[in-house]
Amino acid sequence: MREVEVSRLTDVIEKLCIEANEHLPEDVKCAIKTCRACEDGEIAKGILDNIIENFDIADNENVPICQDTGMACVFLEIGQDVHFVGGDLTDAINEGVRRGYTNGYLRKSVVKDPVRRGNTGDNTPAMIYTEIVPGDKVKITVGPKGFGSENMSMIRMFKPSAGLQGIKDFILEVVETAGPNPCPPMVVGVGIGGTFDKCALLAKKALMRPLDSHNSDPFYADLEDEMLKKVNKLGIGPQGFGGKTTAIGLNIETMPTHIAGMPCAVNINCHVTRHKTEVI
Ligand SMILES: O=C(O)C[C@H](O)C(=O)O
Repeated sequence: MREVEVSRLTDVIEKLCIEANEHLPEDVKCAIKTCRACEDGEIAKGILDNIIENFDIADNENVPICQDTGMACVFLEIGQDVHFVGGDLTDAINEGVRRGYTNGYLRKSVVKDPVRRGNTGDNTPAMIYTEIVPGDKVKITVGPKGFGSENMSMIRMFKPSAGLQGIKDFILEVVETAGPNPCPPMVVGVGIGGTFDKCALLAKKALMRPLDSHNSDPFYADLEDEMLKKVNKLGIGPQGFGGKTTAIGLNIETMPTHIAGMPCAVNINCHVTRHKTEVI
């Protein structure tokens, strides 16, 4: 059994909140630049140039890439041989978020109550997702999630008879309905299978996967390519002004499901698809 002080998580999460908000992952920057090279419309090219200039400024001046610094989604892969000591794990995670958003001068975007509102003032509570894995390490990923794009996400509980075509039509329906609202070019995270709740989590995890990777199952890898091409044929384009770049990536994650169902969730992210990971 390896003892891990929860204060170590606080320190790492503080740092990851700031870094994730200021520095876009290389695969995302690369995907945006590749799309810029393929655009021929003046407006689309101009917007992608502005987006590239914006993330370069954020990198060089250590300022947030976007005004929406997101709700802090914290994913922990916890080795089963880890024993957390020195305090409450949830409190330690929230303290990391509190310090990150305060010391990093990041906008506080969380309300106390979904209906009656009221800002919590420190961007807590974090959305915490834990998974127990073999080993004695803790893998921490912070993915600040903006809500302009979160609001355009959807889930549908398909009957199996809807088939693959039902899934394909749904992905296009979600992106088309989103239109300019999630600040395209977007990243599309698709979850298929599991239960109602697990399916939504798969879609969120799909957003964390590098854009230059593919699903390990060739069937779903081909579906990722096919659906990305189809999404980009919709013509919504950068910021909704038209063009070839509606999405810079589309990742699909799946898991087994019940014989009577075929849940599908589509989680939309803007081009600021941020996440940062550290293993302790
Ligand atoms: O800034 C916000 O909270 C809104 C948002 O993410 C947006 O899409 O503009």
